[in-house]
Amino acid sequence: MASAKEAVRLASRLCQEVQRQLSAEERVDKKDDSPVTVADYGAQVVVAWSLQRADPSTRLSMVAEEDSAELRTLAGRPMLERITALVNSVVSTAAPGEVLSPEQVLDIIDLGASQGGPSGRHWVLDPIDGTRGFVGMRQYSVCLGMLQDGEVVLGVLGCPNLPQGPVGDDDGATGSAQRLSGDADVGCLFFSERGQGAWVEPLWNSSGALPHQVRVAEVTEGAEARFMESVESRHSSHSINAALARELGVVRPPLRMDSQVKYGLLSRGCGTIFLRFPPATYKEKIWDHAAGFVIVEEAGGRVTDAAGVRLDFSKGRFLALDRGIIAAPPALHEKLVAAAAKVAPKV
Ligand SMILES: Nc1ncnc2c1ncn2[C@@H]1O[C@H](COP(=O)(O)OS(=O)(=O)O)[C@@H](OP(=O)(O)O)[C@H]1O
Ligand SMILES: [Mg+2]
Ligand SMILES: [Mg+2]
Ligand SMILES: [Mg+2]
Repeated sequence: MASAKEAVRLASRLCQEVQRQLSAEERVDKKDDSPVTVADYGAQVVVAWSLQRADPSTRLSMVAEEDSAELRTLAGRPMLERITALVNSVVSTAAPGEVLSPEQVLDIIDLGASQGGPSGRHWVLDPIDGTRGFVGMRQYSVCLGMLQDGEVVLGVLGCPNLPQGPVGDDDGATGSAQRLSGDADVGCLFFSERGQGAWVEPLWNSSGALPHQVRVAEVTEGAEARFMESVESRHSSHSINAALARELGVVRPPLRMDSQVKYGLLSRGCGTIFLRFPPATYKEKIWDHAAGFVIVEEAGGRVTDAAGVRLDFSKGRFLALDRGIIAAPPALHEKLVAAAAKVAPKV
């Protein structure tokens, strides 16, 4: 856990640095999203490097989102150089004097090519979840999980732009620009080890603030609930979510947030329900859910598909699931699964 938290902190630092530059560059060219890709790759390298360094005797097995194919082409060379410089600026803070070459960077990225599966230990990494949020100066997260024999046994979620205090209805897609990391009360690190509860502490822990345990909201009625969903309806159908919410008598507007930040908010009872119904053709990846899954379960919540079946991370890089994902405290979860059978039946 200590290694995982350190790795996520280092990668979050890299992302924060790129997002700051992005806000300056944005005024020059809003459409240029290459810094994002730089940060996605860079964060993946930093996490893998940091974990491998913490345990040099074992070759890391990691299921991660990015691969090096593009960067190995001639056209990818300038970007590779940028990533290498960025990574080294972070590596030098953790290991003074150590410098990675572009070739080493490529090889470290490819440590993420593991297939995972039902046996052994595999790290699961989404270096930046919510890339659109990252570019849009909204929410994003660095998401690291660990599988042991097909079960998620550890999860760490770095949320650089997430306020440590309550999040209001307008702090989602629209209202977050003023709350970027840099403020002392912005930036959260959620973490959980199976059987040990779920915890949160400041991401930039210079104050030495102690972690505190989190629990999902003790809400049993839809009327008291607030649900969360993706910013983009093409990622998760807003209309199915709205129909489900209506069934439960939810009256508050949805909180639209990018990335696994939603699982973090659920675990600390700030949001009550997380719904995700992607297009039928979309295959969910394990790195988009592993860390959030264990954190929410350890906070007392349930995370299942639309049929109420617990997510299964043992099948490789993808999740096989029925229709969508429903995450909520147990009493509400049961009602949501029943509602899903009615308003979003299996076709
Ligand atoms: N077509 C489609 N359908 C469903 N889901 C998709 C789709 N495309 C992408 N993704 C995945 O969504 C991840 C971003 O999380 P969110 O959906 O919460 O983000 S957002 O609010 O919509 O911006 C995003 O994660 P990152 O790629 O890590 O940003 C994707 O894994
Ligand atoms: Mg993702
Ligand atoms: Mg990603
Ligand atoms: Mg992506």
